[in-house]
Amino acid sequence: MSAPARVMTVAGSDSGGGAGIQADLKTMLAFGTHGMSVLTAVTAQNSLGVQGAWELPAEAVEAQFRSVVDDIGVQAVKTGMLSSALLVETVAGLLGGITAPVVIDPVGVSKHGDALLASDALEAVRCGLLPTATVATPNLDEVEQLTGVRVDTEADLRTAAEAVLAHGPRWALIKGGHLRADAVDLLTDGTEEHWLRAPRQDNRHTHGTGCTLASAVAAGLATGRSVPEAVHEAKEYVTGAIAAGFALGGGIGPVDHGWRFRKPAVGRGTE
Ligand SMILES: Nc1ncnc2c1ncn2[C@@H]1O[C@H](COP(=O)(O)OP(=O)(O)OP(=O)(O)O)[C@@H](O)[C@H]1O
Ligand SMILES: Cc1ncc(CO)c(N)n1
Repeated sequence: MSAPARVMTVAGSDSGGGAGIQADLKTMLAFGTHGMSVLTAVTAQNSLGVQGAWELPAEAVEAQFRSVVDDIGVQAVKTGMLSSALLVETVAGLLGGITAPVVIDPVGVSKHGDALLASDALEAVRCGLLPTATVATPNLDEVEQLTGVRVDTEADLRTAAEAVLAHGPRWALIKGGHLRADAVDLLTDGTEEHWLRAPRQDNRHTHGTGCTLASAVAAGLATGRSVPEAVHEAKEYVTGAIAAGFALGGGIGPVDHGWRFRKPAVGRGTE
């Protein structure tokens, strides 16, 4: 039997299992790929917020990356929480040495507003990390932090995408998940435009949506999809996962990464 496509995430751990490395690996499995991980930080995190975060030394990040790339090889890479300017620079340097497509999710803060990136790391994201991206997937807060462009309406998404593309990614996928109306995302390379629209779901259990979307795009690219194809399939997957999102703990629960596998009433807890 031939091996599944290999996808690597470079991201932080979410102890609650809804975002970060845990969301990435579950998504990669849902797309039939072999997920691998380079851990950048460990967070103590649950449905209520982030209670603590501990960054790994740059040499530990570099060693994990080399272990995977030098022996197993990667067909796509996704990055998430990178925590500090030092880790952003380290990861950007490592990505510069590979040819596989790279999806950069420039994670800034968690859904609860807890910082996952030091404020002095923004310049390294702009100048070092974004140029390595095949696709960059900022949410609206990250767009504003990185480019100064504020998005209030769908029409502003185009201005935001242009500002992100100016930092060098081949494609920008601007996520309109924080808009008030429909959940509309814009994918563009400056020439083609693809609008991805889903009705806004009134489900508060949306922890990990961004990690899930970016990992799904990386999994699609690893299996040979074009960027627009991978993004369309990823949007379909995250929309279904949000619809199936469930309560866990006292706050914001996770999306359901396994929604496509579940039969009615199978695999659910008993509570
Ligand atoms: N309530 C919702 N209903 C439907 N789609 C949504 C909803 N919220 C987010 N989305 C979609 O989920 C995807 C992720 O977008 P979002 O803006 O939530 O990312 P994010 O803020 O980076 O997520 P997180 O930081 O929690 O991982 C996008 O495709 C967005 O349109
Ligand atoms: C570890 C981690 N990465 C990313 C996010 C973004 O939601 C999060 N909450 N936690």
